[in-house]
Amino acid sequence: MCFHYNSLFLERRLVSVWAPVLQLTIIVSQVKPGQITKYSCCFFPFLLQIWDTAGQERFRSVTHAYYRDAHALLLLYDITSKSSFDNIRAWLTEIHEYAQSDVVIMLLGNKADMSSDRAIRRDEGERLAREYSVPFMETSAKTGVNVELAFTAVAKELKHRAVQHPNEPKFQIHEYIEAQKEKSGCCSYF
Ligand SMILES: Nc1nc2c(ncn2[C@@H]2O[C@H](COP(=O)(O)OP(=O)(O)OP(=O)(O)O)[C@@H](O)[C@H]2O)c(=O)[nH]1
Repeated sequence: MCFHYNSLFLERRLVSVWAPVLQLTIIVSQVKPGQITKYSCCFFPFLLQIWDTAGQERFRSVTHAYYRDAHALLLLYDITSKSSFDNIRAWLTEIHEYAQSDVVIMLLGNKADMSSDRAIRRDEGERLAREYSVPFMETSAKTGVNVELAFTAVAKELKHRAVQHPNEPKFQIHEYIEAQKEKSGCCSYF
């Protein structure tokens, strides 16, 4: 189960990438209008349920219930908005209190296509991620840069946890992301 809060980002991943390739049926239900959307999509042998919650502080009390049992959380901030970046610390504190202790967390700086309006440098995102020992990358829901990678990395981590064989080396999500970024030459997109 994943969670994050950028509708465009999520829909791009689900509708443009997974649905045609994996022939998924995506069930979208608006749990609370304007606040939480639930997407369910089946691909054997996993059921991935993704909850897209509102990021604003005023909805935070409502969202605990949705991420308490989540296996992974994708936290997005907007690289053009300092307040959205500052909000991430509050989310990380909340998550520490309410989420499962082994939850997979990923920090994403979205709107990387808007670097001329950038308010948060990439290294500030990297530093925050290091502080909390979580993987980090910049994404663009508009151009699609790193959207695929963010979801794939989390899905792989969850899959390895679920079906890890004793002799298999542990999946290293940080290493996987760095290797994939290098392969795709990600940063030249920005
Ligand atoms: N240029 C650009 N615009 C984006 C990107 N992601 C989202 N947007 C725009 O930002 C606005 C907000 O997008 P949403 O997907 O509704 O954001 P949200 O975070 O789900 O909003 P909440 O309802 O607060 O959770 C829309 O106008 C999107 O088109 C991006 O990567 N690049």
